[in-house]
Amino acid sequence: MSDQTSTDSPVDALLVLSFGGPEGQEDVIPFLENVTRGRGIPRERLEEVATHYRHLGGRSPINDLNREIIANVRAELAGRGRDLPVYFGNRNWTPMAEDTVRQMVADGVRTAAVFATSAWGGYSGCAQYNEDIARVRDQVADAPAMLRLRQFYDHPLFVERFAADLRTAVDAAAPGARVVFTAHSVPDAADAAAGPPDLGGHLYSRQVHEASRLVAEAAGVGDYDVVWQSRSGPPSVPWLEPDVVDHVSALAEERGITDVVVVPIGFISDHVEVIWDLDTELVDEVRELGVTVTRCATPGPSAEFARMVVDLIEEIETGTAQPRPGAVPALGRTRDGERCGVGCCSR
Ligand SMILES: CC1=C(CCC(=O)O)c2cc3nc(cc4[nH]c(cc5[nH]c(cc1n2)c(C)c5CCC(=O)O)c(CCC(=O)O)c4C)C(CCC(=O)O)=C3C
Ligand SMILES: [Fe+2]
Repeated sequence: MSDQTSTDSPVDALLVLSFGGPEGQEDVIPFLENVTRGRGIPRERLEEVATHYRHLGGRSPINDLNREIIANVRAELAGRGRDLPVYFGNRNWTPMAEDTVRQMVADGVRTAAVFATSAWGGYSGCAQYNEDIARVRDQVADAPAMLRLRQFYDHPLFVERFAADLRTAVDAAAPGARVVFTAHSVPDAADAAAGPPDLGGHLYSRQVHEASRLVAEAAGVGDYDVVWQSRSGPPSVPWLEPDVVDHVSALAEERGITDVVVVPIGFISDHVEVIWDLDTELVDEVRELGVTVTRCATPGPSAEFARMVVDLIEEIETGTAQPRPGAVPALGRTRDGERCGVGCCSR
């Protein structure tokens, strides 16, 4: 057996790059200003979203959930006999990626693998993380080379974990409950521009549909819907529809459906969009229509998820791609914040 040390590998650290979230009431507005800077989000929407964070004590669960993922990844690395340091940096809140990468330079990191915590292609899930990498490398002197791990919407471990949790949710719900997959909505125009032009766009929504198909199939669910949630932006701009609240309401009103299993396929962990927009808003809105919602768990905190992250690092190290079940491409394996291809996700 070989005694693998970090010197065998082209990468000498892992950076977990994420969205970030506030950790106290005083952080809420500065955080939202960071998120929406230059994004054309109306002030009223910002204030509305601020109330969601305020209800949660001003603290988003996202940073703690990412720390949990990182602890699991460290354990998985240790279990494989690997001594690879893992760092955590965000786009919108502390620890900010710039500060983390400064620390990586101080620690002598030369080449980092970067795991961005989104499974998807498209601007918000992929291209914006490339922009973060490019910006940070611009701002930090002697920044390490950064090799990004690819989109993982159809990774067998991601699908397997979601499918096991969907099975659990279906078993907990009333027999015959309708299964509804939900992901973050994006502007129609952003989805149309997602992916390299030769793929014909819509990479994000196509991956969401494909992930839903794979998870449903693995869970033995034959019939399901795919819908969208948490839209923002001015009402005049079209976003992916139907909205999850409208859809579940219509299931109740038009088809008399009273039991729904909701699968937050678009989110790796129980983010604010999950614990507020689904567990609070959706549940309250449809209760009046007599609908019971059973919410499927998210895979982020699982051992399978950590195994997936380390498998993706090994893909980069060995230069070999592991088999993927999805029929839609998984891109994003780029260097130093480059785009996936010419014209990819150009808005
Ligand atoms: C596709 C997608 C994902 C999934 C991929 C991924 O996971 O990255 C995602 C994740 C997340 N989005 C998050 C939070 C927010 N997103 C916002 C705004 C927006 N999201 C968008 C898309 C997405 N977002 C878009 C097109 C906008 C409009 C502004 C713009 O064009 O950029 C706003 C501003 C207020 C509002 O308008 O809602 C907030 C606060 C959090 C953290 C939650 C927590 O704290 O737990 C997470 C994980
Ligand atoms: Fe978002």
